[in-house]
Amino acid sequence: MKTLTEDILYRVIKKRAKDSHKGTYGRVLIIGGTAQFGGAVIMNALAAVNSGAGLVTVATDPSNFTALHSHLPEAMVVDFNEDLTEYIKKSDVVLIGSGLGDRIDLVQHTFYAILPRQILIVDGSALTLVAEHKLKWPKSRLVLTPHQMEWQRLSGVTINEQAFEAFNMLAQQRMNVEPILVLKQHHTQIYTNDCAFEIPVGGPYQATGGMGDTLAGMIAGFTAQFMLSFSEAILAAVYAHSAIADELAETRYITLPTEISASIPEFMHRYSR
Ligand SMILES: NC(=O)C1=CN([C@@H]2O[C@H](COP(=O)(O)OP(=O)(O)OC[C@H]3O[C@@H](n4cnc5c(N)ncnc54)[C@H](OP(=O)(O)O)[C@@H]3O)[C@@H](O)[C@H]2O)[C@@H](O)CC1
Ligand SMILES: Nc1ncnc2c1ncn2[C@@H]1O[C@H](COP(=O)(O)OP(=O)(O)O)[C@@H](O)[C@H]1O
Ligand SMILES: [Mg+2]
Repeated sequence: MKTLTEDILYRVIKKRAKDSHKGTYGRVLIIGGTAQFGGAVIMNALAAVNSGAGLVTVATDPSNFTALHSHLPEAMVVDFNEDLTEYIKKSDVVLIGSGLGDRIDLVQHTFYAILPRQILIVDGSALTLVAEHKLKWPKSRLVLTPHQMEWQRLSGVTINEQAFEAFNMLAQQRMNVEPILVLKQHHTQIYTNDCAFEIPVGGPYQATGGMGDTLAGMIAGFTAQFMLSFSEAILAAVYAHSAIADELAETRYITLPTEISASIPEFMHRYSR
């Protein structure tokens, strides 16, 4: 297990080219947020937009539209009960699952419509639904962001066994496509195709609902714009998420997900060369 350092941020976060435009920084589609869990997609979207994604669209329950727009007029919306095929096709990155409830139909359709060149991030309820329904993974560039119980449901590796790197690696390799696995916990681990990393940053002030939704949105934003290295963009997003929390925790008892998102632009500015 390699310990990541802040060097990953200098490697990944680049100064923006003068002649670039919003299309340069990627199109992200977020699918999630039932009427009960609208906050989850709002937090996804806040993180993706603040990380610098060029264009962000949220496919969600219509009852969430007004709340989303009052937090984030930068995001576009679409009713997730419509046919999303065209929206999926137009995206560089699709993030599905945060607050998705029991909408297995949306997971199935997304897995069917996604193309191999596209990035698919699977989070939250979508991971639980895949485990329950034993769905096959699509052949896209796949990122899974489970917490430890979600990973136990998916892989059969119990939370106690997850302390052993080899068990997680074996389970990851047994999937028909080898996803990049972000195994969230205190000092989150990331399993790429050939290596395992651990972040040395982050703490219990992050133990608040929505913290993982924010991380998933940051991974979407980073992978949408820093296309040169897919796995390094993920490593940088995971590192930045907890490093920002550490900085905020110097003056706060807890670090709110929305405060982390608000701090992303200033944090990234410091590392852009
Ligand atoms: N504002 C919103 O809209 C919000 C919407 N949300 C959305 O809700 C959906 C459900 O997500 P979920 O994570 O809350 O529920 P679930 O998948 O049942 O897991 C919880 C079970 O696992 C156990 N557990 C063991 N280890 C664990 C660990 N390391 N980390 C976490 N849990 C651990 C845990 O044990 P316990 O806490 O009881 O000890 C419990 O038994 C999802 O789509 C998410 O995006 C949330 O983001 C909140 C804000
Ligand atoms: N004690 C802790 N130390 C460091 N990070 C933590 C701690 N507790 C939670 N986190 C982080 O908070 C996030 C929780 O994710 P998740 O459980 O999916 O939240 P949610 O679904 O409510 O958004 C993960 O990034 C995890 O690493
Ligand atoms: Mg979660």
